[in-house]
Amino acid sequence: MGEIGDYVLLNPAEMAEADRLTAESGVSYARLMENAGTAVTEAILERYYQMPVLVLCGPGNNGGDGFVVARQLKEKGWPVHLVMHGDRAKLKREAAANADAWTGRIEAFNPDLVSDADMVIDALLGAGLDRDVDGELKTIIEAVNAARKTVVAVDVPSGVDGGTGAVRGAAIEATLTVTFFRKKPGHLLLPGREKAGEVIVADIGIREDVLGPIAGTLWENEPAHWQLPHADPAGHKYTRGHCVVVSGGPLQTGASRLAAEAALRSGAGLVSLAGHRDALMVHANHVTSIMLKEAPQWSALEQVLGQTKARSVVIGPAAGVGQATIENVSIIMQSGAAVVLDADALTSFADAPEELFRFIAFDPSRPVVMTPHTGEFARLFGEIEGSKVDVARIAAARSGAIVILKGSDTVIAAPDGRAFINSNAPAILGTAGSGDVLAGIVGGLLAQGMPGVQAAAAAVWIHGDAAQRFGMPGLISEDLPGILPEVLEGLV
Ligand SMILES: NC(=O)C1=CN([C@@H]2O[C@H](COP(=O)(O)OP(=O)(O)OC[C@H]3O[C@@H](n4cnc5c(N)ncnc54)[C@H](OP(=O)(O)O)[C@@H]3O)[C@@H](O)[C@H]2O)[C@@H](O)CC1
Ligand SMILES: Nc1ncnc2c1ncn2[C@@H]1O[C@H](COP(=O)(O)OP(=O)(O)O)[C@@H](O)[C@H]1O
Ligand SMILES: [K+]
Repeated sequence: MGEIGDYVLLNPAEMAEADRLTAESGVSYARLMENAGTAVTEAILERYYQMPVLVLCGPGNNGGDGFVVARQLKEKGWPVHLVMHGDRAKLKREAAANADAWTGRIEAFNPDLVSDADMVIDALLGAGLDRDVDGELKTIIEAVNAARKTVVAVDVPSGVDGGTGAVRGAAIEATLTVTFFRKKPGHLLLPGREKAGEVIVADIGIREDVLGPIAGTLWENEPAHWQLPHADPAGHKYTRGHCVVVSGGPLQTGASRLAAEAALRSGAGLVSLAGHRDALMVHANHVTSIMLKEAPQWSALEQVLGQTKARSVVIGPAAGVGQATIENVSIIMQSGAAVVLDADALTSFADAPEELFRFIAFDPSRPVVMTPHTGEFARLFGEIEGSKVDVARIAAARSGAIVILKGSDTVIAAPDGRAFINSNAPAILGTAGSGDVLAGIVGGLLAQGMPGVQAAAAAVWIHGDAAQRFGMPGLISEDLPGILPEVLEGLV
């Protein structure tokens, strides 16, 4: 397990600052560029035998890195063709110096050069991308993608915005991307993640201590960020905490049961399902260690929360959209328990999101975690401009809740601006009820007193790891709770 700083994600402005601070400390840009090119060359030599290669260089420092790679591969005896997009005479400083050091020809683009190569090095655009690609550049990118060669991208696949993961007009589809110092958000956010292929982070001599002044607040979600609660030998089920999950009606019990099972497997000392008697009769046919508490309406739920001393409550999975859920949420929010708001608990406030945000603000000392998928998110927050990270951060600040914005690139954002991008979830998680399991894991961790942001980030990672451990098609949500012990065992 690495240090937290290992997983910070730097946007282009922060990366430029890292370069600048390193240069101030005496490491020249020329040295950084040489190291960057060398890192790409080494990654290629470690993975591939010699083959005909086409290096595509752009008009900036990304192109400069490309000239370094071309020179080094040629020195190793590789057959290298090099195309430059842009005006050679306009190259600046280190990029110009490396173009001067290139002893081969600089050729004009022609699709045959792509067909004749077995590998393409994409050094067209990196952190300097500031507009959509079009014209000849777009033609080159499309020709490379159509040819389906091995493609090694320098820093980011050209056309992918390193800060947001957006594709600006067109983007290279890489087999391997070698980036420098730290990953960028665009390597993890869709669609950038899909374009990048395997991502390697290379040390190019940028000083670790630059991270202090940069003070990044976005990380890849990794176990280094959180500490799971451990079972205290002197503790008992009550000290481990009680999680109450609100049930749906008799024909909608499955979702809350999945959440309850996941909460118990995540280490909550006790878990209760609360709801109408009819619904509890259905649950009774399925559950054993999970308790059943009658709570036909908000006043009974209030009593259940008091009697159980609930430390966390999960509401939303198939809870029903409407007034009854709004009233239940209102009572839960006043109980002092940590809260997970999922699915119907979010949709119930589609017409009055400010009312929900007022409930959240009622007691800022207890964590509230929201787990919307993109549809639920839009119902509550409308259309927000920006990357998935921007959008989740804005929603967290607006609502006062920790927001888990789900998807294969789930973002966890806190009201204070801290955010994490999760990268371990396999596509098989897209199965009915898997979000209910996630909500239950968050509830189970909160019941044990884990701080809200940590519980949210940990739950998302644990959920992804459980699916990875299942590791084959055919995963159904019922499988997930049973895999949690193995996941948790791997984390202690
Ligand atoms: N800094 C360092 O110390 C180190 C940096 N390193 C490397 O430098 C890279 C960043 O270099 P960079 O800043 O020169 O930007 P880069 O991505 O090459 O773009 C160049 C120019 O392209 C243009 N342009 C933009 N968008 C466009 C579009 N859509 N279509 C067409 N043109 C477009 C725009 O110029 P314009 O046309 O606006 O004049 C822009 O300025 C970084 O990714 C890493 O690989 C490493 O060597 C390690 C040390
Ligand atoms: N393609 C995917 N790759 C990885 N994770 C996914 C993918 N699709 C969905 N998921 C995850 O599966 C869960 C689905 O949750 P949700 O949409 O609420 O489903 P449900 O309501 O059926 O429980 C979320 O945690 C989401 O991040
Ligand atoms: K590139």
